[in-house]
Amino acid sequence: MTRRYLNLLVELLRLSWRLHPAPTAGLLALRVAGVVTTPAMAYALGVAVDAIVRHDPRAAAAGAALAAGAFALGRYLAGLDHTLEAMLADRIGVLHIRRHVEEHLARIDGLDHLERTDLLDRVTVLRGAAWQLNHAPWQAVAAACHVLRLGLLLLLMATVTPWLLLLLVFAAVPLWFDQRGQRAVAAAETDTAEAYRLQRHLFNLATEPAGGKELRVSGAADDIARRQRQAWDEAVRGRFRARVRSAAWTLTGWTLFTAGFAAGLWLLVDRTARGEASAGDVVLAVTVAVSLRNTIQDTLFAVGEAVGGRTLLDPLVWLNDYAAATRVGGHATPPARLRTGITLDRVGFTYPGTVQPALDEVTCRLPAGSVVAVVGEYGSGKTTLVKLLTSLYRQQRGHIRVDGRDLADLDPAGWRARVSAAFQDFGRFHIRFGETIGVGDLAHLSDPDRLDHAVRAADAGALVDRLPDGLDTQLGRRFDGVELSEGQWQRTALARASMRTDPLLFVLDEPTASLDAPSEHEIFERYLARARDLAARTGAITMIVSHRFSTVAGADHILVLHRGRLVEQGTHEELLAAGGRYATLYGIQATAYAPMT
Ligand SMILES: Nc1ncnc2c1ncn2[C@@H]1O[C@H](COP(=O)(O)OP(=O)(O)OP(=O)(O)O)[C@@H](O)[C@H]1O
Repeated sequence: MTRRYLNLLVELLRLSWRLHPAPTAGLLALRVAGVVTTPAMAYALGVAVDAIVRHDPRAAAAGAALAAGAFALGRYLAGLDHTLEAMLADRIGVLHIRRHVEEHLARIDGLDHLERTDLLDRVTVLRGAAWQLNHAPWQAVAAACHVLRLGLLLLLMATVTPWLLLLLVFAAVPLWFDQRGQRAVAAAETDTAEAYRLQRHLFNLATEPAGGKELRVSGAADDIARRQRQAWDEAVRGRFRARVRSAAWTLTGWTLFTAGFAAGLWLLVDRTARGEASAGDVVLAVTVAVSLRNTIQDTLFAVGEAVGGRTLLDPLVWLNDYAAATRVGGHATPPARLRTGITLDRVGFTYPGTVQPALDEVTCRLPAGSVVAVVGEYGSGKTTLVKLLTSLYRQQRGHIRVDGRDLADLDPAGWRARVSAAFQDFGRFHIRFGETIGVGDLAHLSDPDRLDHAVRAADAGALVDRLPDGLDTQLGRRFDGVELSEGQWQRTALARASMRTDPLLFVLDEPTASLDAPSEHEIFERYLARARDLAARTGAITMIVSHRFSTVAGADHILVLHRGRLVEQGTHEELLAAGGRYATLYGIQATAYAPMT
């Protein structure tokens, strides 16, 4: 891992050199020049003071000029250094690395990385820290330069007297004290993180429209405000105590350094009085001693930052490996039209990170041109079945075959190009209304005929008429656009799924959950007609996932799932006659809705 990280740092520097040679060379030159400015200043000051003592004004002026020049150059270089590093971090980190991450993410097949929080966390870290990743190699360069500067400073001190090297200890120990204090603050932040998160959560709950509405109606707003205050007090108190402790550590450290520094000064003055050192030596040693602490601190900081970047290596390597692994897939083209249909043969699937199979031993045949309904209670595996059929996940057990050919042999992108789907957790794209539908078939994003067809299929014509700029209306309040209701967003998802005109599989996963009953009925009538039309043209299978049994009664084939198993299948009449699970659940729903109809 360490070797891989070092290689990555070198690779990032090379990338920087390749893409932006001038600023990269400039920054390297600045870092190297920074090695000599402080030692040169200390040396020149010593020379100047000795020249003054000798009454040699020319040498004194030259020494003073050199010291002033080195000092000014050091300041100037530091400013330029920050600017150049920030610029490179922006260009390489944000523009290049983040783009690399986003491209990888967009290309990754399947949903694993979007649905598993442990994977999502890695991606989030990486996206947010692209800047830091580019910061790491430059900090490694800085660390090497600081070590060289430290070596030069120590060498200069040793020329006065090797005893002064003891100052290194007095400069380093306070830093260790500082770190102790910082660790205490970090530990307090971790300890109070829960209280901090809680107060944020309560604050959001009370101020966001959705939660705020309920709290005001239930009268719990005051209680929430009190709890938020409590949690906030707890978090702040813990952190304040840790900061006080940290300040005490820092103070002790500085006291130690001051004592060491005073002893060093006394030693120098004593040696000068005895004629073993010159006044210039005193000035040189004091200048070096003062900058010693900063140099050690800079070195430790740079090493810490360079090593800290290593935590980003795991997500980056994971993302690269993951993206490469998901590119494995078949290359075969899907058939132009379905002849026999899709078969599932003992299909089993367990979500990564879980033990209970979401689907187990599912075997069935979905005939070409049929309307297939999938029913079952919450969590019975309906959406998982859809995800497998749309190639968003691959089953671990069994086979799915399209016209006899294993789905795994088909090119996943090619297969998905022949699938249309409206999911229950549909996307709310805050772009223009026409585009939010058009992305259902990118090749025809702005094709007016396609858009018109899709809008009509989803019965969204009245909605478009009410929008201020029709299809050109910007959606989403955040972008100064129109906000749609839940049902209206669902209609956009339905229209989006209707953009493709030649799908082999058309999936409606709880497509009308947010719509009122008359709209639902109307929509289903339309989609059944569309299903027949698609069946005639491409032999497409239309799959409808629903909780409402009344909607699925008209399907050609009904699959009943229960806890991931296919417990019954057949037509509505066959399943009612069988008197099993479907018949019972249908009976319960029929009774529940009876008084309303
Ligand atoms: N991304 C996921 N990671 C882990 N487990 C999951 C994930 N998605 C679903 N599950 C689990 O898999 C099982 C089947 O879920 P699925 O969403 O397929 O059910 P469903 O029948 O569509 O439910 P609903 O009617 O509520 O949409 C459930 O136990 C669920 O908790």
